[in-house]
Amino acid sequence: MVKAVVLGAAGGIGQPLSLLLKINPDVTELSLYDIVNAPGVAVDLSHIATPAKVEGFLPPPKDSQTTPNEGLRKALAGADLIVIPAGVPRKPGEANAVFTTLHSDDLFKINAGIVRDLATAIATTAPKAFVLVISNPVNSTVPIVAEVFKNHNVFDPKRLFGVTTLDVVRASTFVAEVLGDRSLSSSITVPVVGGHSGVTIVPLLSQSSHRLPEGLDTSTVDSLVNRIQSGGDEVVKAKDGAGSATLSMAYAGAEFAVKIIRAIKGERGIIVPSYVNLAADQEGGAALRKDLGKDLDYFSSPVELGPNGVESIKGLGTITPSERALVNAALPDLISNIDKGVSFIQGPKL
Ligand SMILES: NC(=O)c1ccc[n+]([C@@H]2O[C@H](COP(=O)([O-])OP(=O)(O)OC[C@H]3O[C@@H](n4cnc5c(N)ncnc54)[C@H](O)[C@@H]3O)[C@@H](O)[C@H]2O)c1
Ligand SMILES: O=C(O)C[C@H](O)C(=O)O
Repeated sequence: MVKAVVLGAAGGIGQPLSLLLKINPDVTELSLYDIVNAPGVAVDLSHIATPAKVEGFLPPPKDSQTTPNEGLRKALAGADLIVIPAGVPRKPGEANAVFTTLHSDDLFKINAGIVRDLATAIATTAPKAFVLVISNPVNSTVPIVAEVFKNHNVFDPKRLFGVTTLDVVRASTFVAEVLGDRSLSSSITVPVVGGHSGVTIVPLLSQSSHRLPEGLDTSTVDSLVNRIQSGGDEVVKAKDGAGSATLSMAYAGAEFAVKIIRAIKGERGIIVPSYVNLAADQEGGAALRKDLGKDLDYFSSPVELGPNGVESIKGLGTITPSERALVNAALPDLISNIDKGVSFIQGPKL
C-alpha cells in the first residue's frame, strides 16, 4: 500500500508524472493537488485500469472565508511519498544560471514561496513522508524545505531528496550518443554529483558503466560535460517560450520515485544520485565534506536507499583530476545557493 502525492499535478511535469505514477502497480492511492485543474486531471487518470485510486484537490476559492487549506490537507493525509513539481519554469534568455547567481530574484521568490508553503503543510500533515523536490532552484528549494521542517521540529534528513535524476538520465543518453549506440542508453549509468544547475552539475564520466573510447579527444569529453551541464538550456531554447523540460523530467521523476517506492517496500542495494542533506548519514556525510574540503550541508552524490530513506551517502569515489576541478568549480555556486535557500526561511546570516 503506497500513497503517492503530486503537488503541482496539473502542470507540464505534474500531469505526465502523475500518469507514470498511476500506471505503477505499487501505487495504491494517488492524490493530486494544484491551484488549478487537479480534479480534472484526477478524473481523467482515474479511468486508467490500474489499482491506484486517484483523487484531485484544489485550495479553497480565493474569496472563501476558509483559511485552512482543506484540499491540500486532504491530499497530503497519510502520504508515503510526496513529489513537488509546483512552481514556475524559466524562459529562454534566462541563462541556466538563472537559478543560481543570475537568477531573477522574482522567479526565485515565487518558487521559494510556493515550496515554503507546501513544506509547511507537509510538516503539519504528513511529516513522515518521503519528500522529493523537483521545483527549481533545487539547490535552494531543498534547503528551504529542510528549514521549514526544522522550524516544525520534524526534519528527518533521510527522507528529503532533491531530484537530480534528469541530469543522470541525460548523461546516459548523451554518453550513448557519443558511443554511437542509442540502444545502450537505458543500461548506461553515469553518476552525476554536486547540484542541479549550471556548473554545479558534475558528471563523473570516469565512473560511467560503459567506458568512453580510450584516447577520446579532450574537446569531445569537454563538450559532453558541457551538454550534460546545459541540458536544461537545450530544452528551454527548443521550446522557445513554452517552458522547460517536462516530459523527460516526468520520466526522470517517476524513475526516482519508483526507486524510493521499491526501497520503502524493503528492496536493498538501490544506489542512486540525489541532492541530500549530509546529516542523512553522519559518517558518510563527514567523509564527503572532508573530501570536498568544505563544510557544506547539501550535495548530490550517490546514496543507498532503504526503508527509512537514505541508508548511506556513498561520496565521490575515485575521480580524475579534471573531475576534481569540476567539483571544485561547483562549490562556490552550490554554497551560495544553499545559503540563499536557508536565508529565505531563517533570514540573512548576522
Ligand atoms: N529538478 C529538475 O530537474 C527540473 C526539471 C524541469 C523543471 N523543473 C522545475 O519544475 C517546476 C515546474 O515546472 P513545469 O514545467 O511543470 O511548470 P508548469 O508551470 O507547467 O507547472 C507548474 C504547476 O505548478 C502549479 N502551482 C503553482 N503554484 C502552486 C502551489 N502553490 N501549489 C500547488 N501547485 C502550484 C501550477 O498551477 C502549475 O500547474 C519549475 O520550477 C521548473 O523549473 C525542475
Ligand atoms: O533548466 C531548467 O530550467 C529546467 C530543469 O532544471 C532542467 O534541467 O531541464
